[in-house]
Amino acid sequence: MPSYHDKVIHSLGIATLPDNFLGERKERSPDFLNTQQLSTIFTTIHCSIMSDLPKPVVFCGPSGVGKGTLIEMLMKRFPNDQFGFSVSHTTRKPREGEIDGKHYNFTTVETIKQEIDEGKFVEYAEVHGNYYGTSIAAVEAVRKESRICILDIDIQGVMKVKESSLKPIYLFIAPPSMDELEKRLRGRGTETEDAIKKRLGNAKKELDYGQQSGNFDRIFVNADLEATFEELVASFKEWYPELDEVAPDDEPKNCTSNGCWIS
Ligand SMILES: Nc1ncnc2c1ncn2[C@@H]1O[C@H](COP(=O)(O)OP(=O)(O)OP(=O)(O)O)[C@@H](O)[C@H]1O
Repeated sequence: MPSYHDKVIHSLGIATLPDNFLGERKERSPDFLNTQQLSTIFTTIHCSIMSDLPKPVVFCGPSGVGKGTLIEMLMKRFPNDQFGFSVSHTTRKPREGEIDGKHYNFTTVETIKQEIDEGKFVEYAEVHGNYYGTSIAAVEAVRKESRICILDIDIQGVMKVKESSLKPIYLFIAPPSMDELEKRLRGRGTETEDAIKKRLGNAKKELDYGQQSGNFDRIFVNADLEATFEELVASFKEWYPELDEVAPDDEPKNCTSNGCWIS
């Protein structure tokens, strides 16, 4: 799909015009569009293009429910960077090889605090004195590449997004039961006992919020992984008809006792 940049060029029809077109035009005709008129034209074009770009999609659900697994499968079914993740901001110093704007947007505590106060961040956290966060601009940058920006965020993040200018599709992934959620968290083997208890405690509040009507566009109960994934694929094809799909038979699969998924 054409990017924001391609669409601006196309809309203005300036791709084939000489660089000094506006300057020359103004010399010949002083009444030619003034700055304010040009600004109105640009704003109209910008708004129209932005509204055509793919909406971001929010994945929310308790830890261990399978969000990451489903997102990975989606990216395999719809390959070639049709989905993207925003570049996070951080106030920590860049490590060797890290590029500003690519691995992180490096910033200062003073700047990020001010931008958080101005409502420019969808979510943020302070970890060991450093801030990390996702800005609205970073999400819009992914949209401008005509990619579906995936936001895997918690309930607090969802509430912030709802106050922002982003108009995403909100998905909630629910477990079939609390016992099954606990089984998955333990089975993953990545958390300490304390962390598992904390996550299960949070899950109850998250499920209450997630299942309240109107908070999410669609709720998926991730019982059987393959079945949930196919439901998700059907929804994505409905929301984003332009998505290019790899035929399921062409996808290599991995199988374990948990079932099969696409590798
Ligand atoms: N439907 C399913 N049935 C059985 N196991 C599943 C299912 N979906 C995911 N899992 C397994 O559950 C575990 C947790 O999944 P995953 O890491 O994707 O969760 P998550 O929601 O992304 O968690 P977090 O928010 O903590 O990152 C993984 O081991 C995954 O393989």
